[in-house]
Amino acid sequence: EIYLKYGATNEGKRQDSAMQKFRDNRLGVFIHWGLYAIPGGEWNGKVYAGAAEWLKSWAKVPSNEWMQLMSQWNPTKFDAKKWAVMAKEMGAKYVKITTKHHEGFCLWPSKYSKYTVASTPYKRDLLGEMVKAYNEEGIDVHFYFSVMDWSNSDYRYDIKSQEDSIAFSRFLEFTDNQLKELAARYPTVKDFWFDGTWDASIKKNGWWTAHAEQMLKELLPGVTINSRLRADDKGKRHFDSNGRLMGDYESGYERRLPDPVQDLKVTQWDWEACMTVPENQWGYHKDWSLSYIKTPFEVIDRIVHAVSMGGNMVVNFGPQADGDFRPEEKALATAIGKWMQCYGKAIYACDYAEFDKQDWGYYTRGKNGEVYMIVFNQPYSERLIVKTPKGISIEQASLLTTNENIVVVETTRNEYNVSVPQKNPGEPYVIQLKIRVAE
Ligand SMILES: C#C[C@@H]1N[C@@H](C)[C@@H](O)[C@H]1O
Repeated sequence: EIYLKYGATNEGKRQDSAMQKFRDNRLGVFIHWGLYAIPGGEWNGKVYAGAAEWLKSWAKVPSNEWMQLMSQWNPTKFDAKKWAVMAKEMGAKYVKITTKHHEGFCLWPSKYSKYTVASTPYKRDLLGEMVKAYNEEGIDVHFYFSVMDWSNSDYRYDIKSQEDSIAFSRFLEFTDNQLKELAARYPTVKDFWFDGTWDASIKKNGWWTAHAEQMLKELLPGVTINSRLRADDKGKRHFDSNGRLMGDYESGYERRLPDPVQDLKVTQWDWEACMTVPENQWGYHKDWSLSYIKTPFEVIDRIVHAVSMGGNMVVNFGPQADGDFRPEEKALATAIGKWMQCYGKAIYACDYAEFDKQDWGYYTRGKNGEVYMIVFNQPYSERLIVKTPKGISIEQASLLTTNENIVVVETTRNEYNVSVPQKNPGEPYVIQLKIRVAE
């Protein structure tokens, strides 16, 4: 064991009600919205295929020039209630909102920065309106917050001089002030998801990451904090130098997922993945033809994959500059919502089932010990192979949506053929298993 002053603080998964709610929510919506939505990936007539929220970087735009976009920020179609209803109808139980992305533009009227909604033609506190509207729909609000801030001249990528150190200390104080401001203005916030914490400057200030976590937990009892904020005494991120998870849940699965056979270690801790619908666009990009766009079933596969391994999934939406969503995103939210309406019982408040992964799809386990089979790939054999853990047998199986009895034949010890439904549901479907645990 290495002695650490700023290592992991939790021993194992948090079991308090706030963390249980985080876990039970399972499906979230990411909202990436900022000045980058105005150019939508294009600068001076050139379209950049990279992530649209990084356009300032791709096009090498100086900050003072980039911030002139504030004069065009006027999302006249923005309607927080419409946004909240869209998330509700999708079946999302929480939303993660970019309070401030790397560009440094704040969706709330921060008194610590001149780059906020208050200094735009629109003026209104967009973050406040969103928090209120989502909460009124029963949706928990999480805050995305980028520590790296391209608009702040005190930010440093590394600390190489006394001047760097003095400037970065000012920057960390500025960041503390903004975090305290967010906690005070929006006390119903349930989580902080930190990003922009990969630079050497942060890794050399692991103490601050531990301080920021502790400060927010004192201001907002029960709040959850992601592992991506954290660096320990030696600059180790996410997991400390003793291999322990820092923060309350692991947040490294960005646009990727753990392997259901090789990476079962993730079931030991809480974790949350986030994903984009195009290959890599978080902010609004005007041209979605530049990369593959995932279909609703491909998004649903990733949602189920995460839950089957004890994780959450956050699906990203990049609203337009005018405050409306592109048609493809509205259609996606509707399609996911339709599926979650029928099969959400196998997702919400469900967890890793401890059954060996099979080719036909994924397992989840409900709170009352019921096991769900979420079938994405129906085999020509019309038999779904199930291998049960030692001491567990299948008593009965039924189609979740209709309660149709599903024939189960034991083929050998702890191995069964579960029949497919009489009529192919024509979409990923769920079979509920009633299992018996040997005394
Ligand atoms: C890199 C990077 C950032 N992390 C994702 C969650 C997006 O915010 C992207 O810009």
